[in-house]
Amino acid sequence: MSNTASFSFPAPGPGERGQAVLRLLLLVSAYVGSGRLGLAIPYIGSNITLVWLPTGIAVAALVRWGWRYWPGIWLGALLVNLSIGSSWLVAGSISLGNTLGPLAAWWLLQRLDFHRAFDRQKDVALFVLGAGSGMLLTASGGVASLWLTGLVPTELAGRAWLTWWLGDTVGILLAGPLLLTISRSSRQALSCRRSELAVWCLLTLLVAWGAFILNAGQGTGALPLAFLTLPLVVWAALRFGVTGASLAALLLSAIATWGTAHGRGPFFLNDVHQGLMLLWAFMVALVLIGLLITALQAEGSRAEAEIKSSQERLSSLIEAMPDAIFFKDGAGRWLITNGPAQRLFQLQGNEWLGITDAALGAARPEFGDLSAACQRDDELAWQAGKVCLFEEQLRDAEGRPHQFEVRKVPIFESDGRRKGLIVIARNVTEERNALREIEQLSQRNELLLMAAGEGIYGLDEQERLTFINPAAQRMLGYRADELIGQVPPWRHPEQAADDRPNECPVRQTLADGLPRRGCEAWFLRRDGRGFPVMLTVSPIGEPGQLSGAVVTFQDVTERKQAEADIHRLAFYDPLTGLANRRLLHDRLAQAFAKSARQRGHGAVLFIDLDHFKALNDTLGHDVGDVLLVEVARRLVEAVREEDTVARLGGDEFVVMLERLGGELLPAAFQAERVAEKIRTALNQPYVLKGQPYRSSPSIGISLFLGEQKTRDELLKHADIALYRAKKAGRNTIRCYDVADMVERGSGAGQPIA
Ligand SMILES: Nc1nc2c(ncn2[C@@H]2O[C@H](COP(=O)(O)OP(=O)(O)OP(=O)(O)O)[C@@H](O)[C@H]2O)c(=O)[nH]1
Repeated sequence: MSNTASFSFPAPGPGERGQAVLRLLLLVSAYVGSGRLGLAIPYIGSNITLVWLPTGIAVAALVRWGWRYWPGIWLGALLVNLSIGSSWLVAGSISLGNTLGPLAAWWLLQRLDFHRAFDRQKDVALFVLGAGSGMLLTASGGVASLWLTGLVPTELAGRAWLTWWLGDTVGILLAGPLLLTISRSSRQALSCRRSELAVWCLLTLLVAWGAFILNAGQGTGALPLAFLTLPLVVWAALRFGVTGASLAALLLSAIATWGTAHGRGPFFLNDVHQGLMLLWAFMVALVLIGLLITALQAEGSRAEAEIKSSQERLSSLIEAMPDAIFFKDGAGRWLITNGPAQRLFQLQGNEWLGITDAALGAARPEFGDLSAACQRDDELAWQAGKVCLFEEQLRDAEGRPHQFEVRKVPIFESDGRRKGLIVIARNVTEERNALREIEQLSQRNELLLMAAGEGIYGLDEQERLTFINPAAQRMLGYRADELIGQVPPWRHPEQAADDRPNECPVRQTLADGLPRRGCEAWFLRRDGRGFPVMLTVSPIGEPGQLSGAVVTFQDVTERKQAEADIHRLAFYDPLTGLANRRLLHDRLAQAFAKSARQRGHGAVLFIDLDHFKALNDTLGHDVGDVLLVEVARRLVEAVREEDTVARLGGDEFVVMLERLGGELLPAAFQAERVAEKIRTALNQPYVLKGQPYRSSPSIGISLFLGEQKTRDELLKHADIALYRAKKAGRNTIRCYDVADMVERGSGAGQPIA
């Protein structure tokens, strides 16, 4: 029962109450019974005894059951004192002291964390202290009561107090341990050794009889026999535990006390007091020897169990390690190894125990080199006197090489002798191979990066440059060391290749973690010149956990140029730069649609130079080309910007006019006015090869309104009108639609001459 627990009082149930009453009755009867027994061998008066066992019973009851059993002690003490004829006053006051003393001892013991199993030396000391201290109260209260009532004269009061105190203290020491430790398991332990116990009892009774009873009278001659009891207590302590030792001390003390009280044994002396002191000392010695031996034994067992469990923990730990672990003694003999270590050297069972590297190398030639290396490295570690790291190589059963990183820890005795060497070998083969592969890979990547024709650079998530390859440095005109860690200055997100504002693909990728390919952008060189690029942006990491992006780009200036050339060749006349037939067709299609929407007329003017062939023939083709270029320039000048001027080939030009109004005739007049303007412009003199030259055009007009005519019909009509103009003597203008109207008799007017 824990002493602390005894402070809390849950309301006792009916069963508990019954148990408490039983315990109280047991306590009272044990107290009265042992008290009466003690008083049967009185020493001073009828109230002071040699050994007062009831105090031991009282303290044991309080420690085991709790302090609430104090009334049992008080009642027991009262009854004992009344039974020997003490007055109520004397009996009451002595009982009070008899109750307070054990209570004080209990209080002290529970405050000092006393274990009633007596399994620590400390508990033995605490018990002696608790008993001695508590009994100060009992002895003082008891002797004071007797002195006050005149039962003890003043001159005997001191000795009476000492006798009382020692008697009670010894009583606690004798009865307490037995009552505190007796239990079912301790009884079972004793019964397991019944035969030995019987032999021990017989021998003990024999020795006790010889020592304390056989020898009557004033005799210290039996004193040596008294010492023979000590080995018997030691025997009991070693073989029967704390209960057996307590029982032995109690039994021997009881016999010694009885003998002394009856004038026998070595403690019955002329000087009664001296004899009594010797007896008490003897009894205390018996108790302490027994208790200390069992406490030491318990402590030893605990320490042994702790060492064993810590060894088990250590072995499991060593065994669980993936590294090979060895512990060698100062002479290099293997004392501890784990599974990986045994597998490493292909050793089974206990083959390895006590082996040295040298012996292993001799017995297993395949480990010869390794064992020599191990011995050499061991010696180096011993010499260094500190943890050393080595690289060792070993081939496995299949002959594959393994690389080991070996840590050696030398341990020395305090006098400097070699005590042991801890060796921890880690197989780093895979780690090293992986490292080598990574190195090769990164070298290859670096080479690729260096050799790539495309510009490649990396950005972190803050758009700061992390690397840039030589091609990119060349194209942009920067050196890597100038820009690493900075935001690149060449990016112009607002300026795309086609001059339209665009979103920056790099920023988009850094924001959403998605790759972007084939993006057009415009980069600025260090000298400020821009150039078009085609970008690919690849994110590094997963969306949401990006660590940056890699940008790959190509300078697409030449491609853009080629595309522009192709476009020009496809839609423009190379000599004059005017629209060609294809572009004219496109524009006509658009103009038809617009005309239909706006319900406004448009017109095409077919223009052919007069007698151009003669110029070619006389002055040459080159001069003819010069004239054609000049004619083109004049045509462009003569019309509005939105009008289309095209060259169909040779000396044939077409001008397309739009927004001529909804009425046919006004539209025809407008077209004629433009044609006239053109005619006038082309009639102006030219200077060819430094010589003045005159030329004139013939012009045929055809009008259109929406999709009323097809493109071919429209061009055919213009051609017909041109033919008419040529036929009318050249340098003239004819309009197909007006002539047609006249022919059909609409009376719209004369054809234009
Ligand atoms: N210089 C030059 N001449 C060209 C080119 N293409 C065609 N020609 C020539 O242009 C001339 C066209 O002549 P035509 O329109 O048939 O005859 P013309 O002499 O103008 O006669 P009319 O038109 O009836 O007055 C031919 O001599 C072609 O060889 C060119 O690109 N450059």
